[in-house]
Amino acid sequence: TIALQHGAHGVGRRRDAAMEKWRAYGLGQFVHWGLYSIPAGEWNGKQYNGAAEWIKSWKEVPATTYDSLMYQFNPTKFNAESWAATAKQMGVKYVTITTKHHDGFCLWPSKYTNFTVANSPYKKDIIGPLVKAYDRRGIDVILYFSIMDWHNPDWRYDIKTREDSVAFDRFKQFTRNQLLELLTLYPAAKGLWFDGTWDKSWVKQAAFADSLEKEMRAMRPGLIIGSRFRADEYGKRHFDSNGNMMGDYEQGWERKIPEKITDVHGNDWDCVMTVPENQWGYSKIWKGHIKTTDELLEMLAKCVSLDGNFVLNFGPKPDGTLRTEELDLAKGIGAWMDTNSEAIYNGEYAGLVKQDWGYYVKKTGTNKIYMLVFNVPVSGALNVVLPSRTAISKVYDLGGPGLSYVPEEIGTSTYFIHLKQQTFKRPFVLVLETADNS
Ligand SMILES: C#C[C@@H]1N[C@@H](C)[C@@H](O)[C@H]1O
Repeated sequence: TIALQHGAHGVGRRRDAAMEKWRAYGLGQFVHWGLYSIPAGEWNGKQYNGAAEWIKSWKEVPATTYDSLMYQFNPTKFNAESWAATAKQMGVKYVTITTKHHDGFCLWPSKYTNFTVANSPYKKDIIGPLVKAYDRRGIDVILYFSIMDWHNPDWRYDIKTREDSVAFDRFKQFTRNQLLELLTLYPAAKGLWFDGTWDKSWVKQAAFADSLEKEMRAMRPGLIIGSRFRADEYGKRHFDSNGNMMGDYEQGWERKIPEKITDVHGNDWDCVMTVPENQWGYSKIWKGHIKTTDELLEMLAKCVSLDGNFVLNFGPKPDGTLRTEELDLAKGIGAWMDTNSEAIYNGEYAGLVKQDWGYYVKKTGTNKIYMLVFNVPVSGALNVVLPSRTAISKVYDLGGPGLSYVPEEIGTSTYFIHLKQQTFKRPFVLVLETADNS
């Protein structure tokens, strides 16, 4: 290992109560909302090919014209309670909400810039009511914050000149001021989800970012910050120059899911996922494949089976309502969670041989194992291979009252569970209780 001044603050998983709670969430919601929701991926009648929340970066969009969207931001139908109620019914345990995306528009009345809701026709704070509505339903709130800020004239993509350095120093103070302001205004927030930290200008700020992280953690003990916030003094991000993870969980799984347990290196992580291929902010037209409830449930199961959390994105409309497709998915996921959420909450990697029929999840701190079944074999027999000297003591269906199975032992600690019905409309969960028969 090499001596690092600004590398990872610790090695291995945090074991404090705040992080144990984060580890147990299983299912989360992302919310991307802001001025970009107004054009919704379209400008002067032309479709922007990128993600809707990046439309300001399109050469067709003059920055000042985009920024004047502030005077159109007036979500008269916004109701924080109804968003939180939808999330509650869906079964999410945490929500990550955009306070400021790359465009620089703040959904809270920041005193460090005029580019906020306070100067929009809406006038009122958005973040405060959302934090309150989610928190009182027992859904923890994480605040998304983009370091990159296209509105602030002191933002730089790299530091090449003295002038750049002077401007970026002002930008660093502005960033620190806004972050301390967010933590002060919204003390109920459990963490910060940083984005827009890949450009050289920020990557070069190892010392500043390290001291800011320490300052924020001191201000809010238990605060959860992911691996995307800062780089070490050699510019290494997510994992420092010694291969140790920066922050409390890995934030590299954006629109992708690890394949196997070795991909996550024993760390905590969450996967943030869009419903269409790549749209976070509201987009009028969803191009390409739109994920179904069953696809999203399988992503959720896969993430939890590999020690992670699955966070599904919602892009609310400019009037403050949620789009129908997202409401339908929330209902479908919620209906499945009503029956099966015990296989998702407090779940972890079970350490068993992966089978084609689906995913194992182990209930943290117990020997209870869940089989989340997505692919029923034509034989109707689910293969289970346990560690040697471990036997199945009981198998029952989480959804079917009194539906239990007597497994057929076909070899040492190897079983077939013969399903009693051939057709299944939805994924289902079997509970496997094991006993040590050494
Ligand atoms: C790239 C990029 C950003 N990271 C995702 C979480 C969205 O915020 C997207 O705009």
